[in-house]
Amino acid sequence: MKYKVKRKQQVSKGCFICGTENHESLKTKFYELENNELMSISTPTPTHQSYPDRMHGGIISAILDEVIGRSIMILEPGAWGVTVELNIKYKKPVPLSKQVKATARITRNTRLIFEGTGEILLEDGTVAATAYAKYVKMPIEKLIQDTGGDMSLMIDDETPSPEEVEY
Ligand SMILES: CCCCCCCCCCCCCC(=O)SCCNC(=O)CCNC(=O)[C@H](O)C(C)(C)COP(=O)(O)OP(=O)(O)OC[C@H]1O[C@@H](n2cnc3c(N)ncnc32)[C@H](O)[C@@H]1OP(=O)(O)O
Repeated sequence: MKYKVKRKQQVSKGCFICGTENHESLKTKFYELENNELMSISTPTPTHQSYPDRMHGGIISAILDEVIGRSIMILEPGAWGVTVELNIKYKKPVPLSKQVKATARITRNTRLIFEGTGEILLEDGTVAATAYAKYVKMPIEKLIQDTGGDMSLMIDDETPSPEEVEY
């Protein structure tokens, strides 16, 4: 089905997944969709390899961790969390030569924790990996206190976004 993109999420400068100034980053972009799911689009490089032309399983899990963890912002803008559980099932190899899409949504949200599920999708829509994750909510002020509370670490994503996505 096709879904309209409602909002582009901010990205960070240093993060391994979304960091614009981290040379090893996947430069992942995050799009909030009309069905209240989050889609990420990542651009892998040979740095992210395990076997030849196969994305490393740890990188796949990092994408799923971040796309599920960011989904909370659709339901509760300004909410942040740290991962306390992450379970991944790897079903198909993920090639390195193409953009990688992932989708996620929140399945449980309480005052203290949230949980969600996500998938890595291949170009033809095949599900290459699935994930379940649990997070403990934490105020952003606490998460960035080691940086002196510098919120300029989060920046607007200035790249063009699709108007709609299909999966
Ligand atoms: C500007 C920044 C840019 C960033 C870029 C965007 C990135 C966005 C990315 C997002 C995605 C990427 C994200 C990442 O990669 S986050 C990085 C990976 N994860 C971590 O670093 C987390 C490490 N763990 C901890 O820090 C502690 O264990 C925490 C803080 C979680 C708990 O601390 P502590 O151990 O001292 O515990 P407490 O006694 O104070 O308990 C506190 C409360 O928490 C509840 N609890 C604890 N564990 C669990 C559990 N397993 N299931 C259910 N609940 C649990 C507990 O019941 C209690 O509630 P209550 O009993 O009081 O009611």
